Amino acid sequence: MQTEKEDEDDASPEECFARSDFTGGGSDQLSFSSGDKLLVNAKPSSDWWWAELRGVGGYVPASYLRTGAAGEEEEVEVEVEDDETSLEDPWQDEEYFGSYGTLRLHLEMLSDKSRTEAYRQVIRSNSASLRNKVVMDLGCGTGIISLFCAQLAQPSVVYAVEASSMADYTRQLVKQNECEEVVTVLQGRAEEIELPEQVDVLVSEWMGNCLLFEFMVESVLLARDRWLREGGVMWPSSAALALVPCQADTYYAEKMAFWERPYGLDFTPLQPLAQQEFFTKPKFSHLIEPSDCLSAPCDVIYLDMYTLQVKDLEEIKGQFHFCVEKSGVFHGFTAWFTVHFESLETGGATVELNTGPNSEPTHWKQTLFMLDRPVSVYAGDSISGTIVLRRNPVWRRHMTVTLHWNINSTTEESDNCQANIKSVGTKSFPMWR
Ligand SMILES: C[S@@+](CC[C@H](N)C(=O)[O-])C[C@H]1O[C@@H](n2cnc3c(N)ncnc32)[C@H](O)[C@@H]1O
Repeated sequence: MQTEKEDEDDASPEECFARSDFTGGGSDQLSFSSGDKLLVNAKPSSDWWWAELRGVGGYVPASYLRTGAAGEEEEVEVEVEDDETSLEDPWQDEEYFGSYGTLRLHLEMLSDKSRTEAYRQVIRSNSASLRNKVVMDLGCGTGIISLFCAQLAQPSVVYAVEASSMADYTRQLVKQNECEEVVTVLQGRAEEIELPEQVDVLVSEWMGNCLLFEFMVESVLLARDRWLREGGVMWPSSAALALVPCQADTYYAEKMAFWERPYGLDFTPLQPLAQQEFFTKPKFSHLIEPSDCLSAPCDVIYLDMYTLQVKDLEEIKGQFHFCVEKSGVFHGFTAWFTVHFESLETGGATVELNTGPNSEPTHWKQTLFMLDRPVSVYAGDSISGTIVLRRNPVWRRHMTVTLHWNINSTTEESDNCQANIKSVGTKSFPMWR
């Protein structure tokens, strides 16, 4: 990116205004707030411009800016410099598939017994019905699900599709385990490979943090529309995102309360910085204790893998209403997901993979969204609001989660124990850009 900045011409900077807040994802991106006036110095690509705000330079997403004075709505003319090589891949596939070409992530996934055993259980409990079926394992990685199919059932063929260079090893593993009669490894993006036939079952482990992060689900939906035969089965068949208001005493103490009096000194001027640094983005890999949940969780988003469309992924909304069951400090919300695998047999048992605090921990753990300021809540209060998962218009594997909440308290002094609004809040969390 830096070289493009050096190549910029001497044209005078253009004034632009921010349409909405943006939090820069790296040291070369500029963060700004809605209404800020930025000076655009260069437009090295249609998506990313080089701009200046209060003397600091950095890349900014063009779609967040408009020309003209604040309040005026004038569309930005996108002038693209003739430098195709400067365009970054919005899917970041090189980095993404590069990481799946190494063992680190596969070790993490295969060591996750709850996850891997859930898939094995799906295959085992459907082994009779899988006989002579055609299966596609989308994003097979090391081929573990395909190998379960060959080991535990007798499908006619499993097409094991993998885009990363791991596919070379997957072929060896298939051979080593004498499954080459059944499992055919195809290296390439699922969107681009050709299969000789439609499939009866499309199985994939596509879930990311907060269910959708990485948006591998898009590849699954496209493959479904192209390769799943009429009446075929999707595994997982449905997915839900659960949410709960929670305490996070330890995390709050480590990252925020720490600055109150370290070594007997007042370091509180660092607290706004701590909030920016540690609470702006969600905390992945959080393990919430069931005792830290302030109420029963609720499912806020439900995805039906047969009817979900790629365009639906742009913005997914949910609602919540929690009854606070015990008094405590409301530090934030914790999210996790559950997926269900329907049986191939009518009336057969559904298999569930639950990544929540009442199940065995998985490698996804849970995702914590910290409020800027904790709020004391009491048994009988309620917390209601909305959640919106908005896919990043530029970086297609990323999204922003916006939570809006009201805390209502029921006080005996108020007439008929009516609920009073105690506080309201809204916060947007980029994951990650
Ligand atoms: C979460 S891992 C799951 C790996 C394996 N199925 C397992 O359960 O251990 C997802 C895998 O899908 C692959 N993948 C993601 N998107 C893909 C696509 N569009 N086409 C082919 N492979 C893809 C990744 O490279 C990665 O190996």
